Amino acid sequence: MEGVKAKIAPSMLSSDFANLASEAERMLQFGADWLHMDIMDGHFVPNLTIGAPVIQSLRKHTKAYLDCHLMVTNPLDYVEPLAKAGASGFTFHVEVSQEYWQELVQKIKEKGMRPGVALRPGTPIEQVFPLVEAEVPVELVLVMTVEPGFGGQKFMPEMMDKVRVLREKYPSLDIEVDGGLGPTTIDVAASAGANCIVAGSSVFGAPSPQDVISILRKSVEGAQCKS
Ligand SMILES: O=C(CO)[C@H](O)[C@H](O)COP(=O)(O)O
Ligand SMILES: [Fe+2]
Repeated sequence: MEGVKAKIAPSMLSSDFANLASEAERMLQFGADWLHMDIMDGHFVPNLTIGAPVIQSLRKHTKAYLDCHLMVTNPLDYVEPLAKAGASGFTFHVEVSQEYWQELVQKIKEKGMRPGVALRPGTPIEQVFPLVEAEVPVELVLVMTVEPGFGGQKFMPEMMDKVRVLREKYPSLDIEVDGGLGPTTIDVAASAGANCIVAGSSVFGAPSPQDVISILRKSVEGAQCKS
């Protein structure tokens, strides 16, 4: 069965932030489909990274799809600034948006971005079903495979049950996995049904990042051929 297109998204959290534009260009040359941008507020997670001003600066240097992962307590406040900055995807966490996700998804779409929802390892998968089935739905579900906050952590294979459930229920949904993905962990994620693969330390830390990107893509495409 042909699945949804594989998208390999290097996490720029592992790049040299002082040379973000050239790091982004390097990843695109190496075959990246998306650039994954981790926005952390030091509150939802114990780390502080980048915000709209950095996305705006990077946008001046690239036309690439900027896949923004918002690890923030108040995602509504970020819609307008990120849209103006040139973000492409806007993925917020379900844990903070239970009361207002309909309004949030609507605003993200009105501003021309693609809405996605992410969940922490401890959050049950059932919590995202209403967002995928809504009249104005999210178009991507990001299954965290580490506790959000930092790159370079160990992949949690037990999260693959969530991916399997999602793929079974929603054959054409973009399902993204994030945290600890690389050549040694990709096969389990790909065969569970993930098609959007975020990888930070395994790509940036490799002697040949293009080989890692290619291994990730081949694994996703191979798993889709088998299913
Ligand atoms: O959202 C994230 C952390 O919260 C990052 O996207 C993720 O950790 C990627 O880094 P690595 O591939 O090194 O695990
Ligand atoms: Fe991320």
